[in-house]
Amino acid sequence: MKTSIATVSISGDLREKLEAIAAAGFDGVEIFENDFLSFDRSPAEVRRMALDLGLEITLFQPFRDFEGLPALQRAQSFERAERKFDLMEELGAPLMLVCSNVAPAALGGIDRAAADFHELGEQARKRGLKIGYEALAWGRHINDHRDAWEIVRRADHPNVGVILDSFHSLSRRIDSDSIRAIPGDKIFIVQLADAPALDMDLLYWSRHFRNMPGEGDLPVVDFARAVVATGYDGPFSLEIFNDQFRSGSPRAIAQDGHRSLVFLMDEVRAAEPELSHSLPILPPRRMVKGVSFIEFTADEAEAQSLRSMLRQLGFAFTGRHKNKNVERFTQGDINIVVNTEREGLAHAAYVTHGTSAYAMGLLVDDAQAALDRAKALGAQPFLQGVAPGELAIPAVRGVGGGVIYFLDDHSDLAKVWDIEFEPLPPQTGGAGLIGFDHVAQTMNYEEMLTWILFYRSIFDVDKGPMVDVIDPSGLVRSQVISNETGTLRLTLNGAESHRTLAGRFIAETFGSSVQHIAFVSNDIFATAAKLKENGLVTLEISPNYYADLEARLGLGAETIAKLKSANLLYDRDEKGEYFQLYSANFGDGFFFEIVQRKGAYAGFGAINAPFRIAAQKRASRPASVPRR
Ligand SMILES: O=C(O)c1ccc(O)c(O)c1
Ligand SMILES: [Mg+2]
Repeated sequence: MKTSIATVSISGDLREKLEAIAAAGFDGVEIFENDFLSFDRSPAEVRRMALDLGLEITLFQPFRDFEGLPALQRAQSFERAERKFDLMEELGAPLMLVCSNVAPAALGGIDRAAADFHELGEQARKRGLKIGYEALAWGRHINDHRDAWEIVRRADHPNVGVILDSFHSLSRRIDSDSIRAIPGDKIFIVQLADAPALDMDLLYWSRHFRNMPGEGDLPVVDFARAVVATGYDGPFSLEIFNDQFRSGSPRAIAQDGHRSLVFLMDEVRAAEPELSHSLPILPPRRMVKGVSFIEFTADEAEAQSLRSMLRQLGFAFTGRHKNKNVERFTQGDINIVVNTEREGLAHAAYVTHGTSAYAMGLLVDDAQAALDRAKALGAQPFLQGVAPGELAIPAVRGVGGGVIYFLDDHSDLAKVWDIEFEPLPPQTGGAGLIGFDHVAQTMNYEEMLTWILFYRSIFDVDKGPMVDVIDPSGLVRSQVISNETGTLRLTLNGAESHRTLAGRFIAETFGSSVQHIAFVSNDIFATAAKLKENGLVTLEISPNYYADLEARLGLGAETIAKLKSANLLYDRDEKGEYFQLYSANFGDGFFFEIVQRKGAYAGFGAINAPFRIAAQKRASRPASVPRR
């Protein structure tokens, strides 16, 4: 499989774009005309640049409003094509994309368009060039790939083929199986893009909201399967018009793009093994059973307050690392690791981000295979020195620079705590916390799609719908990554404004990181009582919240009083109930949450978030500011 991407998909000038595209591992590039026009180097120099970077120019585009015109304009559009053929020859671009006519002057008529393409094909043949016809979803007469193919079929010229673009077809809900009727050698290139499900004008949706396959909601896998079934063996080329990508880092966006194509082709191969001989074979998406541990990096002073907070939360100090300044705290199935090493990545993370939860251990079905798959998808493996008696735990760097370790239960990794840690005498107590409910990562909104693609491509997980969380100072968008059984739940929170609590957290810790960890209790009232006894300071919720809860949900006065005295938040839906309790902040905006789910409640209490956030903001006000 050859990979390609249109220059329009990423930011920068043409040189920066080409460099980022090459660095991400693409085989080819589509030159978008405006990216060339706004660049100050000659076509020959651009050709040279691409060649030197090892990039094949797959396409030159777009050529607009060509077919079906009345006589005078028709003659002019053929003239115009000749000029662009000159440019393509100099650039070394073999194929021109002609998108369907949107001009009011276009006359329509399949045979008229076919005749135009036959003639243009003949002109192109003389130059050794090819023409591909793409139906824009908003084309005046042609807006469906089935009609574009019919025109190409009737044009009946070896230099004229059809160009398929998943956005145009899928946004109009055209059945992808219709592609299977097109001969593979008449498909001259295939463009791919996904998009979030949004109900809006097609042109606006296409020009601003496309994203990488796997990042959106369109059935791009079905589309690509149909293409592969035709025998098409040309490039799969990303063409992503996205405002965010235009302002993002060219390298990061190009890397996401390459990852999305590798992931997509892997899904195609899994769905149609008999058709996909030429596609690379990756270890399958790994099953994640859950979070095994969260590791904090801290200096000695802050580690001291973290330890005491963990004790108040009912954790026991159960192990000391044999060689490092690393401690293990446990409760139920929860492991919290506190790392105060003065060297290595933990320390580097401390120096850049301060005390933070910089690493996460995931329990997967096969740790080595998870690492292999992650590497095949371009993740950066994390290697650090392994002392005698220690395990080489497979690990990769996450998107924010933190670490994700992979553990499994059928290798020595299952015994990591026994192998690497000196056990301490067992302790009784605890506060009834039995496991991780979810881990919440905070990031800049622009980074969110990168994380989603990272998790979805490596692991067998799904993404939930985007939820708006209202912070009194702005919007935070939240999306959940979870496995089928709900034993893994990661909430990703994307901050757009630095004034929100999430935005301030990013600013103060200098980057994306775990902002809170939610533990499960099976009896949250008993847990709350125990935490109080242990002296844990919890987040104080406004009394106004409870008055509304009573009115809105008709909970009895007694229940309301119980919730209120324990500072619990409450939500209910048709599936069940949800109780939440928050700790006071630790350091720069990190906190713990304790939740109890009853029935099959699967949400995260989004309705309560504004009240929780407001309470956190009140609590973090300096004491000298008088409360009104
Ligand atoms: O938005 C457009 O005009 C446009 C142009 C060229 C394409 O290949 C495309 O998919 C869309
Ligand atoms: Mg296109």
